Amino acid sequence: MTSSFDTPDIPLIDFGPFLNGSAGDRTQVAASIDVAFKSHGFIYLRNHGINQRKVDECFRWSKRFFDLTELEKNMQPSQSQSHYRGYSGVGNEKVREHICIKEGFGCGNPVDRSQPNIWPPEELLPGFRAFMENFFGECTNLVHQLLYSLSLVLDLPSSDALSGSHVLSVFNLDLIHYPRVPTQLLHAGTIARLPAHSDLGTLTLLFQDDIGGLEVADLASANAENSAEFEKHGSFKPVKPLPGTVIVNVGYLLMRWSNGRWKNTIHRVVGPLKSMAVRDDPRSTKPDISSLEDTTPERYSIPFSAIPDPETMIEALPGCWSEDVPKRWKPINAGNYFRRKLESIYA
Ligand SMILES: O=C(O)CCC(=O)C(=O)O
Ligand SMILES: [Fe+2]
Repeated sequence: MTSSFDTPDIPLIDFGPFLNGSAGDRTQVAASIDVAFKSHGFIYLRNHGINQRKVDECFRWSKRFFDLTELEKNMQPSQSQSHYRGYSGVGNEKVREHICIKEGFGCGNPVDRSQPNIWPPEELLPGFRAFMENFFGECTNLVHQLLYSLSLVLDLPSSDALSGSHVLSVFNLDLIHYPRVPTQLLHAGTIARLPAHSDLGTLTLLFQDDIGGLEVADLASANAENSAEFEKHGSFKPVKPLPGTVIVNVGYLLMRWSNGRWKNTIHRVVGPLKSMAVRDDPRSTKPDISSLEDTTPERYSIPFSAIPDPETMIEALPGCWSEDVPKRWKPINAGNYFRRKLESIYA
C-alpha cells in the first residue's frame, strides 16, 4: 500500500507509437489508454505531439497576462452566465462554500461565433492572441487523435466516430493562475485553490507547472456519490508534475457515453506538500501576508477541455453495453447538458 506521499500509480503512456507507428502500434497504445481510463480515468501522456517549447511558451504568456494590472486585465468584460471567455478575477468563482483564490483567462475556438473570444488589446500584449489561437489548434489536434484512439478501442464502425461528434471543436483553453497565499488559510479551509470536482466534458488535457498540488481521488476509497461528500470523507493522492507530459482525464460526458467503462475521477488542487512551501521574505511589505509566516507559492496550470458538438446525443456507445451490461443512463443532448451546467455554476 502506498502512502499519500508516494507518486500515485497514474499510468504513463507513450503516445509516440500512436502518432508515428504502424496499425499494430496504434492498437496497442489505444488498448493501454482503455485499461488506464477503466482503472484510473487519468493518464500521463508523453510524446503527445505538442512541442515542449510551445508548452513552456504558453506558460510564459500566461504569466505575462496575469502580470498585467487588475485594471488592464479587467478592461474587457469577463465571463457572464453563458459566456465563458476572457478574464475572470480572484474570488469570482465560488465552489460550494469555498472561495477559490485563482484567476483565469478562457478562450475558445477562434471560428466559434456562438461564444466569441475576448482578447486583451493587441498593443497591451502583442502576440498573445496569435499564440493562443495556435496553441488552441495544437490541443485540438491532440484531442482528435485521442478520440481516434478511443474509437479504435471500441471498434466503432468508423475510426472517426467520436472525433466526428466533435467536428466544431467548440473547446475551452484556460489559463489558470493560483496566486501565492498564506498557507495557514489554505490549510484551515478559509480559502481554497480548487475544491474537489470532476470535469464535465469528454476529455481534458492538463498542463501544470512544477509547483504541485493537484490531487486525484484515491480510487480505493472512491465510492462517494458526489465530490462534496468525497472531499469530506475520501482520500486523495498527489499527481506530481512530470516534465514533458500532459495529463489526460475523462470527463462526465465521456463516462456516460462509455456507459461507465471509463472513469470520471474526482480531483482537486490544494497547497503543494508542506516541504515545498516557502518561507515568507521578511523584507516583504505586502500587508496581506505579513502576519502569516508560511506562504504557498503561486501556481500556473493550463487545462484544455473538449466537449462534443451541441446536437450530439450522448447514449451508451456500441461495445459499452450488452444484455449482461445494461445501459446505465438515459440519452442526453450534449448542448442542453452544458447550458444547464453553466447556468447552475454562474447563477
Ligand atoms: O489547476 C489544475 O491543475 C486543475 C484544474 C482543473 O481541474 C480544472 O480546471 O478543471
Ligand atoms: Fe478539473
